[in-house]
Amino acid sequence: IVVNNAGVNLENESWRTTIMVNVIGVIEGTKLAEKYMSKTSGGRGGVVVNVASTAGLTPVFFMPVYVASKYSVVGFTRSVAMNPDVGRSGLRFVCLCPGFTDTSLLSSGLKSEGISGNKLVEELLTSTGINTVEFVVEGFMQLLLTDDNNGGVMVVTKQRGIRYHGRQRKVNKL
Ligand SMILES: NC(=O)C1=CN([C@@H]2O[C@H](COP(=O)(O)OP(=O)(O)OC[C@H]3O[C@@H](n4cnc5c(N)ncnc54)[C@H](O)[C@@H]3O)[C@@H](O)[C@H]2O)C=CC1
Ligand SMILES: CCCCC/C=C\C=C\C(=O)C/C=C\C/C=C\CCCC(=O)O
Repeated sequence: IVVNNAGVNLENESWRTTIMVNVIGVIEGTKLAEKYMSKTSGGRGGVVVNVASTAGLTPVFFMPVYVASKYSVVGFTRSVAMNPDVGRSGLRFVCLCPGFTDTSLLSSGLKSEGISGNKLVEELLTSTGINTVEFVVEGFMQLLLTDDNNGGVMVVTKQRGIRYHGRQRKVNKL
């Protein structure tokens, strides 16, 4: 199992770092997993979970760079999963898209300039709610333990629960 989870949200102070960590980090991690885990190169197969966000599925006005990075993660993961060779590799590639979640990323973001005290941001948070980490772990475990979900994008939000995004297309089953 490889989980590409590391992520930052440095929208103004260092937006290039956001792209480096959130996009390049996930691509590097995925490529390493393919290299060492694929049955076609002596590995045992397995699962790669790339952590995106609901911000990878819908625009958010106050963090466009972060949104761009998470759309990239979703598009990248789904595309890798569609590779016709994936069946032989014994690998599956899936994406986890949590909504706002109670971690240090959120608490530090809430204190940042332009966000703290912004009425529109407060309204968004009130309407979406905030996940507990435990709830996101439930979604993560479902994603991990389901065998035939290659290319699956799992959304976990306080408001709408745990569900796959879009129509679950079965591509390149193991
Ligand atoms: N907290 C939230 O509201 C949401 C978070 N996410 C995503 O979940 C993932 C985990 O984030 P959280 O646990 O919320 O944040 P966090 O800030 O608590 O954890 C992020 C982790 O990434 C690590 N990290 C950052 N840059 C790194 C680098 N260059 N190399 C290695 N590790 C690095 C940090 O050390 C930290 O342990 C991220 O990809 C984030 O974008 C997705 C949706 C909502
Ligand atoms: C409001 C806090 C600002 C700082 C944000 C910090 C971290 C955010 C991480 C995310 O990945 C954001 C999560 C969700 C995106 C927000 C809105 C999308 C709305 C989707 C929906 O309707 O549920």
